[in-house]
Amino acid sequence: MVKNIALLGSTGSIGVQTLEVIDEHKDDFIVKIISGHKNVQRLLEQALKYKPEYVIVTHEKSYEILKKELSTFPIKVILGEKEIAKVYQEVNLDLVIGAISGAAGIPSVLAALELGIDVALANKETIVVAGNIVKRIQKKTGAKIIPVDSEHSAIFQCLTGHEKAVSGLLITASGGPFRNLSPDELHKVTPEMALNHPTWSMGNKITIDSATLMNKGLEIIEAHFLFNVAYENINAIIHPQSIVHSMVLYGDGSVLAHLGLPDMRVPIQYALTYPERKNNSFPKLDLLKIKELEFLKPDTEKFPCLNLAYRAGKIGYTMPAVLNAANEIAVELFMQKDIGFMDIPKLVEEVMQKHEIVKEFDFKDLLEVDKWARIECKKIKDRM
Ligand SMILES: NC(=O)C1=CN([C@@H]2O[C@H](COP(=O)(O)OP(=O)(O)OC[C@H]3O[C@@H](n4cnc5c(N)ncnc54)[C@H](OP(=O)(O)O)[C@@H]3O)[C@@H](O)[C@H]2O)C=CC1
Ligand SMILES: CC(=O)[C@@H](O)[C@H](O)COP(=O)(O)O
Ligand SMILES: [Mn+2]
Repeated sequence: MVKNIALLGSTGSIGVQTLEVIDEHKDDFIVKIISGHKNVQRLLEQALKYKPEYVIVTHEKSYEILKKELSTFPIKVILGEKEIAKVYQEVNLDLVIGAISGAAGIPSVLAALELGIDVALANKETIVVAGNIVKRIQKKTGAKIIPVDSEHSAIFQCLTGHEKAVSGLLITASGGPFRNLSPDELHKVTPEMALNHPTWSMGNKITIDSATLMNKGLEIIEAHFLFNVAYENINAIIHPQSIVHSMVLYGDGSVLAHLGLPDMRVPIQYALTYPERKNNSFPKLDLLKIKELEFLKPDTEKFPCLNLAYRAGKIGYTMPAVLNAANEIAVELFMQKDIGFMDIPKLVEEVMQKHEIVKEFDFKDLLEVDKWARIECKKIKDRM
């Protein structure tokens, strides 16, 4: 069956790799919608190559340029996501790929789920911030989420058919570029050093999160909601080679693992072709070349973000949204060299301490909480 797809965040790391997967399977997909924010040149090239019906742009300047450049083509360019539900319906979608970074990627995913459209989800923030709301919508519409995040794709593939016998999840983490640094050295690292990920090539925000281990923290919350496993039974394990992408532990003592090269095109392809598994020409794993697979305990004293995420997840309600928003701002501040690397967990923790959780909330309330946490994080930084 040919699938009509919308690729949100087509100009990013996941977006570009998704298009590489589509190039491998040209007859299986029609790109109906692409979207971007500031990377006009790349969005224009993609529009000319894939001829989607819609290009959605969320940045005003980019919109003006694209509208002009694409005026002679049968491609509609729209500014912002207000009309996204209408656009989804008009192009008769089979699958939305959520690959925008940060909380900005949540509304377009929720809109798809509300319409009963399945989502291949890279944007982990959707689950971290709005996990309960997502589940409520899925119950109502039956829309499925097929995880793209490599660890969750691994777990998804190791789970199928045996969900009831699961005793735990082991989420692998590369440990990032600073795994072996001392606490003193960690205080002095720069954004350039943090962006040098040892095994994966990804967008800036998630790469910094890998260095602080916040990425693993967000992934633990993501796994809790996606697979209905209690936090007590989800553990992170450092695996510097990034070959084992995660493991599922079963009550009978079996451990099922998913292995592969650190290449996001593999989980992206699985999410796109699911429930089928297809061949491709991408490089394949040769374990004789890898030789060693190590597994180590994470150091949560040096990398406090992991425990902050457990704390936010266990408190639940609006706290994961606070964790995420404060972290987005702290990472931005670190990237601008306004704060040091070890100030990231400090700021996140302080914002969490100030938050009074709300137990009854809808998505609008979550947006308010997100806004509050961002402002609070900046205020605390100004007082530092
Ligand atoms: N990269 C990876 O390997 C992995 C990523 N993920 C997750 O996937 C998501 C995307 O990550 P990644 O591809 O690395 O990120 P990138 O930074 O590479 O790309 C982000 C995409 O989102 C768009 N974007 C940024 N800000 C906005 C906004 N305010 N409104 C609308 N669109 C916006 C960007 O547009 P533009 O570039 O035009 O400005 C770009 O298309 C994240 O949630 C990440 O955690 C999960 C696992 C692995
Ligand atoms: C590729 C992927 O899924 C990332 O989330 C990856 O896991 C990041 O690397 P870390 O394991 O260092 O967080
Ligand atoms: Mn991941």
